[in-house]
Formats: sequence, C-alpha cells, structure tokens
Amino acid sequence: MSSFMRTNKTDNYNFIEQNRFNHNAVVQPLLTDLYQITMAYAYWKSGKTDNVAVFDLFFRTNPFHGEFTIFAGLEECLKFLDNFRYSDSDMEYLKQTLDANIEDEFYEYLRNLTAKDITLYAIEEGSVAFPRVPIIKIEGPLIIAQLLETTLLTLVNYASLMATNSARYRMVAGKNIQLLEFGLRRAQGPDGGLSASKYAYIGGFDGTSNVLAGKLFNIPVKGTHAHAYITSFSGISDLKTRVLRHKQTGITGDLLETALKHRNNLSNVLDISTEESSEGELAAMVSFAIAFPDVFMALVDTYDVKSQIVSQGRRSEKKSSASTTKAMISANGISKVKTTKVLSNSNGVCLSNKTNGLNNGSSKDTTNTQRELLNLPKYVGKSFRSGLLNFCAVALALNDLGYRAVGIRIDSGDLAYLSCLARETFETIAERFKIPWFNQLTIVASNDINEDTILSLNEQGHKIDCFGIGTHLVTCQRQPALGCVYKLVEINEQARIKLSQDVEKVTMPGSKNAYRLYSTDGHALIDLLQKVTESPPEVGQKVLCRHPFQESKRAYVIPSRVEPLYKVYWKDGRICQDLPTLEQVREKVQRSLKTVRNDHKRTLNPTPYKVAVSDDLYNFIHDLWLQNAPIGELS
Ligand SMILES: Nc1ncnc2c1ncn2[C@@H]1O[C@H](COP(=O)(O)OP(=O)(O)OP(=O)(O)O)[C@@H](O)[C@H]1O
Ligand SMILES: O=P(O)(O)OC[C@H]1O[C@H](OP(=O)(O)OP(=O)(O)O)[C@H](O)[C@@H]1O
Ligand SMILES: O=C(O)c1cccnc1
Ligand SMILES: [Mg+2]
Repeated sequence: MSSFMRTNKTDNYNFIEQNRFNHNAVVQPLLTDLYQITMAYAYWKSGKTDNVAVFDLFFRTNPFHGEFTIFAGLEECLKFLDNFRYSDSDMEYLKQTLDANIEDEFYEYLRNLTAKDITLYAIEEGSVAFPRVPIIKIEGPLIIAQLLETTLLTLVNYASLMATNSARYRMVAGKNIQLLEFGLRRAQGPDGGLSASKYAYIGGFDGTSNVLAGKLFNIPVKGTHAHAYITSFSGISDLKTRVLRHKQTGITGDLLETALKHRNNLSNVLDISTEESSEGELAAMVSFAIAFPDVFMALVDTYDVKSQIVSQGRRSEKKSSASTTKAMISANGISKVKTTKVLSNSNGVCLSNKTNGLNNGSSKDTTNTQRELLNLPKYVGKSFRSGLLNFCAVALALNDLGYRAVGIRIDSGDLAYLSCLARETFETIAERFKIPWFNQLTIVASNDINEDTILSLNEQGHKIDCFGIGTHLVTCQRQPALGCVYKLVEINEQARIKLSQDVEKVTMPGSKNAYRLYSTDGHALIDLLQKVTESPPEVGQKVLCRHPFQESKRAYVIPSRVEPLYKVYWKDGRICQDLPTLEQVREKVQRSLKTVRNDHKRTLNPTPYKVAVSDDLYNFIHDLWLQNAPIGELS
C-alpha cells in the first residue's frame, strides 16, 4: 500500500513504457456525434471523397479569466488516429441505426477507412497556447478529417482545461508546497476522474490519490486516511493490538501505554485537558501507527463538536467566508488578530503581533469571550485539540520506539489558523523533547480548496506544507469547459472563411503556420500567424504584426528568437515524432510558463498576450471577407 510520503515511482515504469500506446478503449470512431457520420455519407454521396481539407482546432478565449492555456491531450489524439478503424460490430450498429436508405457501398467505404492519409500538425503538448492560434491542424481527405472532429475536441478540451487549472493552482501555491489531487470521487465519472489525475500531474501536481491513475500513468500515488477510520474506534477497548517492535532493537513496546503516558504529560505542556480528547480517536491513531509506523499520518479534525455548539446561522455565515477574518495564534496564545481581510503577508509566514493586548502570554486556550472578540469559530479549539493532542502523543510514542511520524491532515475549520496552531505545537514539542524533526512534521490541508482559498491563505499566513484538492480542481468549477472548436479553413486549396456578426468568431482562412517571437530577455512577445506560402520571420529582421481584425492595431517586432510552433506528429499512417513521457510534458509546462511574462500570468486582471497575423494574411482575410459577405439592399 502506498502512504502519504512515499513516492511510488517503482518498477511499473516498464509496464507503462510497454503499454504507452495501449489506448483508452472508450476512444474509438463511434465516440463522436451522429452528425459527423451523416455528413460523411452526404459528402460521399456528393462525390467529395477525394476533396482535401484543412481543419484548425483552436479556442477563442482562455479559461478561468486568465490569459494563457496549457495545451494537453495530444498523445491521446495520436493514439486515436493510430487506432481509427470501424469494427464489424460498429458497422452492424450503424446499419441498424442510420437511415435505411444509406447505400451498402458507404458501409464498405467506412469499413476500410483509416487515418493513413491524414497529416496532423500540432504545437508541443505542455506548451502555453493562446486564443485563435490553432493548436492542432489537420490536413487530409475531407470525410475522414470531418469524422475526427468531435473525438479530437473531447480529447483536447478537458485535458487542456485540467492542465491549465492545475498549472494555475501550482502558480498560486508556489513551488515549495506539495499539491495532491484528491478528486476521483467528485469527478465527472470514471473517465473524467482518470483524465483529471493525469492532467493534474502534467499541470504541476505532485501526486494523486487515484490508484489506477498511478498504475496506468506512473504518477506517484499518495494519501492519508478518512474520518471513518477514526470513527470506527469508540474506545481503547477496540484496540486488538497495542504493541510494536522497536525499529532498531526489535524489542516489543506497548505503543498505547506509551502514548497514554505522553498524552498526560503533553496535556500539561500544551495545556489541553485529556478530557478534551477522544479515547476512540486515540485508539484509532495508535492502531494506524502500528499498521504504518514509518509513515504515520493522521487526520486530526474528526471530533469536531461544532455541530453541538455552533448554530446553523454561524455555519452558513462561515460557508461564505472564503477570506474570513481569523486570528493567528502563537505557542503562547493569540498573538495576531485580523478582523478584516488579511492582506499583510503574502509570503506564507504567520504573522506575530503581540501589541494587541489580547495576548495574555499564557498558554491557555482562548475563552469563549475571546473567541467572539476574535471572530474565531467557537469549535476550533475543542475539535482540533483532541486530534492534535492525540496525534502528538502517538507520534512521541512512536519516537520512543525509533520511528518518525510524518504529519497531520486538517480537513475542516480555519485552515490558516489551525495550521499555525499545529506548527507552533510541533515547535513547542520539538524544543521541549529535544527532537528537532518534530518541527518538520508535514501539515496537509484539504476541504473544498480552490485557487482563491490558496491566495487568501497566502495573504493570511499559514503553515501548510501540502494541499489535497479534489472537487474544485477536477470539476474545474470556475469554468467547466474550454471552448476548443474545429473549423474548416481550406478545401481543395481554396481558403474558406466562416463569417459571424461576432468578429471574434470569424475564422482565419487558409492553411497557416504559427510562430512565437521572443524578446531579448527570453520572454514570448507575440504569436504570429502566416499563410503557409510565406517565408518564416527571421531573427533580427523587422516583421509587421497586425491585429487580425482591427486595422489600426499593428506593430513592428524584431524577434531575438523565432520558434516555429508546429511539428508534424502524424503522417503516412504513423506517429512521426518521439513522444515525450508524462514527466517530460510536465517539465515542458513549467519551462513554457517561464517564457510567459508575469503580467500575462497574474490572477487579477492579467494583460492579454498578443496574437497577430502577417500583413499578407491580414489582407487575405479581409479580401475573402469582402468576397463572402453578402451585400445588402436598402429599399
Ligand atoms: N483561513 C481561511 N481562509 C479562507 N478560506 C478558508 C480558510 N480556512 C478554510 N477555508 C475554506 O472555507 C471553507 C469552509 O467550508 P465549510 O464551512 O464547509 O467547512 P467546515 O465546516 O469547516 O468543514 P466541513 O463542513 O467539511 O466539516 C472551505 O472551502 C475551506 O477551504
Ligand atoms: O474537498 P475536496 O477538495 O473535494 O477534497 C476531497 C475531499 O474528499 C474527502 O472528503 P469526503 O468525501 O470524506 O467528505 P467531506 O467533504 O464531507 O469530508 C476529503 O476529506 C476532502 O475533504
Ligand atoms: O488520502 C486522502 O487523504 C484523501 C483521498 C481522497 C479524498 N480525500 C482525502
Ligand atoms: Mg471535505
């Protein structure tokens, strides 16, 4: 079994390598919208079998009110092309389902159809991508190119959305915090859950609780335990085993007895009455420690008595408190009071201010009156103190037997306040018992965490080492879909344009190349789309970059580096690039993000990144627009 701190990068690497091209069985030609197949028949009937098409796959706006997107899902698209074949049972199903007038030869045609005549160009998986720059370009026979639409979109949309979402969480958390994906239970079904784990890892998460994702994708699997484990013990009498061998000497010790001894002692040190702590919780922790003495990690908020002492009103008030007013606590008591949004500390350090008169210097828990004054949740001390006291007692007992505990998870309450309280407790014990490692115990926080919660916790100051994030991450609650579309831009070498009242929805006609132009400081300056017939921009040469639709918006750019964005990934029926491992795609995400200026990446009002067209492409678009726009008649 895998435990919290264990990195399970094991021998299943070979398994993954051998199975890399085993593809998800759900991804098959019938995983599409019916209209693709009905169009295919109508194309076939109207003699368009040999027409050659170019389709662009792109999005129009970045998700999450941001100004960048991470492109992901490419490897899955390539596996789909590699496996594109209708089976006999697919044919049978289609014959039963489609219009009875469809000719048998069409089914023959479909039966032999593969993606061998398709060429797929794409930007690198894990790259930052911007609106309107096609991330995939498909060239090939119209019918097959059309049949790919829905499946390619479903493979790219959620993957890119998840990778972007997780990259954003990584950005706000900073590089030193562990991020674990806990979303399987809340994800959009089993396939959504698996994809979420995979693309969260690509975007910068360190691991997942999803065991199958660990096996299939070689992602580190990690976890703690649930409240059920604690609540399954009602008292010490439930403990069947209480002994553990000393890690070095092998001599058997009574873990329960030692833990009880430490709990009494700690009760004085931490000024937490043993009556405040639950015996069932202690028994559960002792038994978990016996099962996992080297990686003991405990959930400390089970005996949350708030439901008894907190009114409904208070709870609902709390629900809406994403950046509520809380207090920081020092080992000696309350030391910093925040009664408005806490903005003063953005580097994750708990603030200490002993001038507010509320710190009485004693190690007493806050009284109810103090809690009210401080706007502290009333239950905070009580519920958490049981878990904290019991955990510390068991961790010290383990220490006596030569083991080091790993840490705690907090899953409710004020995570800033409680993490500071826990850290200060660990510091006190580290000093008192001369065990410096106690100071380094890991504090994991979970419970409906999202990007804003992390930002707010950073502002308040916290001592969390690891966030476990589920619902908001995997459901992409802030924006549940990325709007990638797949548009025909050329047929038989004739450019096609789709007009719209909404200028943003006008397509960029023709087969295009895309380049990223960099400034001298290494930052991406602008993405430039050109007609494929144009020669690429050159380093040190002035290039005119134009807004695709606003005539007056243009600029000369002298690039210090020019990056052609497209590579051919699929041609002549095979994948024609060495594909990166998941790990390499993950690294690519961070490398690519580094080239994006901070003002494009910030969460609040980020600066839009510029996407331009060449002068030639600009004129081409606008000529075609005029040719295609009907001229109205006034009468
Ligand atoms: N210091 C903080 N600043 C901002 N948000 C916080 C802070 N601490 C916790 N939160 C968030 O506040 C919300 C608290 O939600 P909720 O009221 O459902 O939790 P709870 O009652 O403490 O726990 P539960 O109902 O799961 O037992 C969560 O989304 C949590 O991530
Ligand atoms: O909060 P999320 O970001 O979705 O993270 C996953 C949640 O899943 C577990 O809760 P559980 O399913 O046991 O229910 P709970 O929320 O009532 O604790 C865990 O304790 C986290 O709270
Ligand atoms: O391992 C955990 O702590 C975990 C796993 C899934 C959901 N919530 C928590
Ligand atoms: Mg929860």
